[in-house]
Amino acid sequence: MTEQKNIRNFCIIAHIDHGKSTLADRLLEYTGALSKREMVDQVLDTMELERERGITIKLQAVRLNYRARDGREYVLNLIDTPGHVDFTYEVSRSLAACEGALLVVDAAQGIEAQTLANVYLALEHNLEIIPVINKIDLPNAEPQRVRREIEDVIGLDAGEAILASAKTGVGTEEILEAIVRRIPPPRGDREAPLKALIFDSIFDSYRGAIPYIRIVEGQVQKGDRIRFMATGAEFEVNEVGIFTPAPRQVTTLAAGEVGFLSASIKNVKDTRVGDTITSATRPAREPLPGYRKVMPMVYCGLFPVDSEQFDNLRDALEKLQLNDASLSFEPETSVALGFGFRCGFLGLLHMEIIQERLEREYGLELITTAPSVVYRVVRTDGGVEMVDNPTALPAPNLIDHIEEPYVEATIMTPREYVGPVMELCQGKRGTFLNMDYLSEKRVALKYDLPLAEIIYDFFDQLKSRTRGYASLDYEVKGYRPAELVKMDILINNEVVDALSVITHRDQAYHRGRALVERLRQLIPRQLFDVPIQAAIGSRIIARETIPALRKNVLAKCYGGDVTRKRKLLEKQKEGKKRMKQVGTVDIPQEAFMAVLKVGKS
Ligand SMILES: Nc1nc2c(ncn2[C@@H]2O[C@H](COP(=O)(O)OP(=O)(O)OP(=O)(O)O)[C@@H](O)[C@H]2O)c(=O)[nH]1
Repeated sequence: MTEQKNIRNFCIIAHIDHGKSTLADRLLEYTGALSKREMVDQVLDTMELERERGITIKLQAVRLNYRARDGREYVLNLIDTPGHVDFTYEVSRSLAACEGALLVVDAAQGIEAQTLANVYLALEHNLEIIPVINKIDLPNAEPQRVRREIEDVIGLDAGEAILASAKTGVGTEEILEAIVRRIPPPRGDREAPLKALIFDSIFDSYRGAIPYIRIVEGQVQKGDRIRFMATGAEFEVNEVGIFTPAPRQVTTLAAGEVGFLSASIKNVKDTRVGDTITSATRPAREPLPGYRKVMPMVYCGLFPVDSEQFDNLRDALEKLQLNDASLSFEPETSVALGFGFRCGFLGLLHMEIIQERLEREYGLELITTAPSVVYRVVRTDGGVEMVDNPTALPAPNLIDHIEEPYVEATIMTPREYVGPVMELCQGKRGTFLNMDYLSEKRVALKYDLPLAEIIYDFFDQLKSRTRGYASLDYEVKGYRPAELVKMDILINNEVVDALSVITHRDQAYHRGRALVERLRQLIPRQLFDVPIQAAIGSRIIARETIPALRKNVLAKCYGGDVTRKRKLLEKQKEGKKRMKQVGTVDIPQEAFMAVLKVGKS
């Protein structure tokens, strides 16, 4: 047990790519948590995919031992936070486990929307914030401008901002000293009944679900009987430990400390982020504040290309869910695609990550249907249904009205792109709220926007309109009624259920038109004419025809050239791989996602 006055718990807030992982590496290296030889680049991002995409998905914690200039030994717990808008709730829980935060801002880029959102979260939790201006080694670094931005935008005193380069190691010691001097030690009664905050959990095939915890009050050790306050589940503790960063067993974790426990917990759903663990024999009266069950915001269908892989897909989803309680799925049957799963995600990025992991780690070939938000459908009989799948929408005569989720979006952009950004938001049914000048160069725009428009192609459009210089953050604000209709796609006169979408009535025509055009390009020619139609109810709003195939691919090869023939056939097979036969027509994977790519006006 470490005395509380010698403990500092902190996290790092940074926009993607501003250098959070690199800085964490420097801190680990400096404090000797890992020898240089042992150090894999960016140890905090463990999953292969995270490393490849350069983003942090899972939060983790590591304990650093630091002898400060005052001669005392300190224990510094660094709690990692994910840096993406999909994971805001997880960020807020990891912040709740800390007393302070390093705010890392890229000296060449300045504050971004996500940084700001996380700083506000940190301020809500009363964290001491230490601004660090990183990448000062870059030739285009403008530390003075960024310093002013921190003062003007966040209202923090940036006079003491630390100038650093996580690349060269400049400023590392100064950062460690600031953590010790400026972040207050944890305070919590070690004799009180146990209250431990779960800020993350992982699944270990031998030890079961392992919650990562910050002890807020009391203590916990091996043999204790514990209770999860949200679920009521009880377990006996087998092991408590810390991360060095490798897990190491300790006898006790007491108020102020950060670590993990294992208790043969079979199901990660018992270790929900934000829940409070207490003692079953001497329980706390109330849980820690802020627990919330995270709800998926975006749904899509996942279907195996080869229907034999259905069981493998279910196994893979079950395995992934062990480590990711926010992933939800249930079996779905599509007339067009057969048996698959309707899966729920926190956001688009979360969705992409899961899809990629299923394909890469489990070798599955999937057809993914267009993502959908969750609509609130009020029926004429007064009943309310939450609908996450266009095919599950009740018949029009049963619907009184449909409501859709809205978000408040903050977009930060260089001033010269304000026009195009506003145009984009307007085109996406946005309502302008306000505009703030962050500095002479940059502004923050606030809009109310339908979430459905954000998951459509908003990110891509924002990026292309601002040459990648704008950043976006959003928060769901609730539901609003809108003129929404279901648009079906008919291929060869059959409705392909997996291509149905819910869209705003005003956009239906435009989207239907663009979608059938795109499908015409994507679906290969068949031996007969294939009509493609978009329809609302029985009304056809757009139509294209794919003319019948006339040429034989092999016709081009003369007689004896077998290798060339085989190559050609193989190439064809390759192309077929991601096809799904729907009725009599082969439809490629891209067609099912095409609906996302046609919003470009
Ligand atoms: N020149 C320079 N490059 C840096 C510095 N710090 C980080 N980088 C580079 O910036 C890029 C992003 O750094 P990361 O540490 O991966 O960024 P991050 O904030 O952890 O990103 P996420 O994990 O996605 O949140 C990498 O290519 C780093 O090598 C620095 O001080 N100077």
